[in-house]
Amino acid sequence: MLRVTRSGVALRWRKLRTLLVWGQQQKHAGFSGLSTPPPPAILVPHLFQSASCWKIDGRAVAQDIKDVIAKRVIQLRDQVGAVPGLAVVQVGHHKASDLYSRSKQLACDEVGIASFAAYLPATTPEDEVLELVNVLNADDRVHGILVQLPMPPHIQLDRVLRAVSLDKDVDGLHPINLGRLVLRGLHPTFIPCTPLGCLEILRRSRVQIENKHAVVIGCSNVVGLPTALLLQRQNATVTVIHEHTPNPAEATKRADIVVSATGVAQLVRGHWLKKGAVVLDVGTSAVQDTAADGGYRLIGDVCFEEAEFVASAITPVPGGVGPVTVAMVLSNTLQSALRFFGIATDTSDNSFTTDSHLILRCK
Ligand SMILES: NC(=O)C1=CN([C@@H]2O[C@H](COP(=O)(O)OP(=O)(O)OC[C@H]3O[C@@H](n4cnc5c(N)ncnc54)[C@H](OP(=O)(O)O)[C@@H]3O)[C@@H](O)[C@H]2O)C=CC1
Ligand SMILES: Nc1nc(=O)c2c([nH]1)NC[C@@H]1CN(c3ccc(C(=O)N[C@@H](CCC(=O)O)C(=O)O)cc3)C=[N+]21
Repeated sequence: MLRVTRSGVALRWRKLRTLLVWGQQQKHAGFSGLSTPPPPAILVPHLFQSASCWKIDGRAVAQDIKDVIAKRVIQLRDQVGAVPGLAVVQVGHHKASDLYSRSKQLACDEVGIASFAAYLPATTPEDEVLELVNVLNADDRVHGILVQLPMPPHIQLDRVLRAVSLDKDVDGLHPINLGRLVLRGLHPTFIPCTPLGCLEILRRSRVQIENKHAVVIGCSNVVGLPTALLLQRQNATVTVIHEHTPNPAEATKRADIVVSATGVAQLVRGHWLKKGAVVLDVGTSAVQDTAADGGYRLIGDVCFEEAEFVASAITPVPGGVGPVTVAMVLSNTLQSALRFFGIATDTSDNSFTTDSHLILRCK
């Protein structure tokens, strides 16, 4: 039977319509409105010294974005008497999904976006997942629906992703949205959040993408593939590497920008990288560590201790791409709500969030 959890209490899902649980609205006070000053331009050879590898602070980037979103949420509430709503559907347990769900819940509370989470058992029949998605599609309080991946194998991914209303597809994984990303000259309603976050980090870090060689390691629907497409739309020359690529280091060694999203801990070694490369580490693996809180710690795809002597800039794990991904979910949800209330009908209104939305429209 489907169950949704609210404050740790399991509830039968038939009551769902009346039981949507909305996160506490945060009291907003004291926003600085200040942005982190942009770091110096990189990819300039004289700035490359092994000792000066710049550890990109994803939490600070995310905070800047969240501050802007929080203000816009207050404005929206004053304008229309409602706030944006994000619903997360997770079927079964998966460490990365659990982390993501928790981060999103906290971030929604922080910016005043209403949040709803449905954690369903791994055995939930596909029809019941589809029914839940339809309930959320019809609920005017929900402006964004995010179905967590991976799904258990008995569920046909295509059917679930297609069930999400295009207007609420804040994860950008509906085949029509992903298709629009693939097709030149077309524009998705939403772009997947991690790739969008990677672009936002590069843009805020003043990393030149055009005419550069980027290597993306991993080609999943959620991260690798859309990231490669976005970088290509920004006129990078992109190589995609996967599990069956022979000698991946040969490709990465030539890359100005490396994005790794495999979930293989410490796959990317220092000698894989070109001197001065910019490295975005998306991979997040939980490894046992009895000394750490909860008995585990998170590590990335990149061997940080080696890479920092070669790269000019690198995102750490945790504290790099992850928090920016979450900020992008909030940004897409706000954008969806603004459209719903007729305030922003397309991405030309990006004043509340990031330039990436606008830049990506240009190509
Ligand atoms: N920080 C963040 O914001 C996010 C982090 N993640 C994390 O990123 C990682 C990847 O996630 P996701 O894309 O969903 O994972 P998937 O398992 O869906 O995809 C992994 C990809 O990596 C490739 N791969 C696996 N092993 C190797 C290898 N040895 N060499 C080269 N490529 C390899 C696979 O290749 P093939 O296609 O041949 O199988 C596949 O394309 C995970 O750790 C996840 O937790 C995910 C989303 C957001
Ligand atoms: N449809 C779908 N879209 C996704 O984008 C998606 C998904 N399914 N399934 C799971 C993976 C994983 N993922 C993470 C995003 C942020 C953090 C994150 O915020 N990480 C923090 C650490 C969080 C903590 O410490 O609790 C950090 O790196 O600093 C983690 C994991 C998105 N994913």
